[in-house]
Amino acid sequence: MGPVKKDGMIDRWVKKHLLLYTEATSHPFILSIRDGTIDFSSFKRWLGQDYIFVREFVPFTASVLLKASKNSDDSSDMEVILRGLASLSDEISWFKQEAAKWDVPLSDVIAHKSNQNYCRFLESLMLPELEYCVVVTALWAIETVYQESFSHCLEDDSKTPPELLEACKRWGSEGFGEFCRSLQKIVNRCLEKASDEELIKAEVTFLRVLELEIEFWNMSRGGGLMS
Ligand SMILES: Cc1ncc(CN)c(N)n1
Repeated sequence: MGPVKKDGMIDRWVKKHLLLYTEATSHPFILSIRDGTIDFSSFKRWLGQDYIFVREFVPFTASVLLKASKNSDDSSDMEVILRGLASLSDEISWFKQEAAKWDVPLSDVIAHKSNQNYCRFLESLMLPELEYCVVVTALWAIETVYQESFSHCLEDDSKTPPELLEACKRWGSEGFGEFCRSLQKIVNRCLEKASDEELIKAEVTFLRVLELEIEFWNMSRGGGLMS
C-alpha cells in the first residue's frame, strides 16, 4: 500500500465550510455574468467599488510580503507574494482603462458600506502583531474567491458577454489559478507548524473573508447597504 495522502488544512476547511465557500465562489452576481443576464449597471458598480478595494489591497499585500520576509522559513514565499504584488500595478491600470471604457468616473466613486467594512478588515490585518500564517491565509482566500468565481465565467457552456471576457480572464485564467495554488501550498505548510491558537485565528479569518466577499458581491448586484 502506498503512502496515505493527507489533505492539507485548506482542503479540510473548504469541505467543512462548503456552503459558505460555494456562496462566495458561485454568487448570483457571478452566475449572472456566466449566463449572460448581467445588468451592466451592476458590472459598472462592481468596477468602481473594486478599484477602491484594490487600492487598499496593495498595502495589505505589501504587509504580507513584509511578514513573509521576516517570518517565512522558505524564501520562495517572498517570490510568490511579490509576483502577486507586482501584478496589482497592472491591475490598477486595467481598472482605469476599463472605467474609461464604461464611463465610470473613478474619482467620484464613494466606497459603499460593504466595501468600507472590507477595507477596514484589511487594515486590521496589516497590524504588525498579526501572525504571518493568519494574513497569508487571508491573502490566499481573497485571491481564490475571485479565481474560482471568474473561472466559472470561462467554462465551455458559459454565455459570458464578450465585453466582460477580459475581466473574467484576468482572474479566471490558468495563470492566476497557478498563483492561487502556490499561495495554497504556502498556507498549508505554514498551518502545519502553527499553534492551536493561530489555527483558530486563521480559520476565523478565512470565514470572515468569505462573508465579506459575499457582501461585496451583494453590493455589486445592488442588494447591499449603500454608503
Ligand atoms: C473584493 C475583491 N476580492 C478579491 C479581489 C482579487 N484581488 C478583488 N480584486 N476584489
